[in-house]
Amino acid sequence: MKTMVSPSLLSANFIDLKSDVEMINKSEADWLHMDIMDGVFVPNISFGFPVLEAVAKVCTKPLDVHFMIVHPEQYIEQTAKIGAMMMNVHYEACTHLHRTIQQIHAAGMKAGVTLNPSTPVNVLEDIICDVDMVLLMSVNPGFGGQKFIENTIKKVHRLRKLIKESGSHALIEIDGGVQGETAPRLVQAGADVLVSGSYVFKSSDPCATIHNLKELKKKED
Ligand SMILES: O=C(CO)[C@@H](O)[C@H](O)COP(=O)(O)O
Ligand SMILES: [Fe+2]
Repeated sequence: MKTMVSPSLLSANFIDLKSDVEMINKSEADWLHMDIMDGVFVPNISFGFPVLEAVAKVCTKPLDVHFMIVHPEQYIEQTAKIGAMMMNVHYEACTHLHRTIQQIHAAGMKAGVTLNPSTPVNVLEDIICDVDMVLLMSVNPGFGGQKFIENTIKKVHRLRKLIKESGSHALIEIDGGVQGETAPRLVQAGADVLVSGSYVFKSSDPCATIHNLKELKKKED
């Protein structure tokens, strides 16, 4: 099966966002990844609902929204309203994760749970069958263009094992420092979806870069 690719809009050209969204529409990208930051959960602020709404109007790809904010449960209805396909919330930001996942589903979206690099995958043992995706951060969240944290490869193996043993159908998505050298190793380890920001948007031919990521073959388990 081909690898799925979700380019991260954080590295797009914000002066000419429309051209970059149109490039994504034309490309083989599966989804468009959008990072929402609040300056509290992470030490940076990105963009919010006005941008999300504007992009949703021109983007033909399903929106994979990554909330790096405290109290993401307050924004479930608003996210569903703009037509997002996937709402990813951080494990570390949700006191009542199970309820939040239920509310995301009730709003008609797929639910993803995100783990910071220092959060072990075994905390997901009792929620893994309720989520559609686990998003493993392979950098500390908040910024694009950071160096890949090598321990992520081991986490992908551990998460793949947990998913298999629990009978869960959750996808594994990786976010941060995904580029030509790290992507094949992540796919080999069991990643299903690759988020890639700077590697895609700063490349001379973003569509070709997306194509090459998609060609990475997953190991069948
Ligand atoms: O969530 C985040 C950062 O917190 C990401 O989605 C970044 O946008 C990935 O950027 P690259 O590491 O691929 O440049
Ligand atoms: Fe992200």
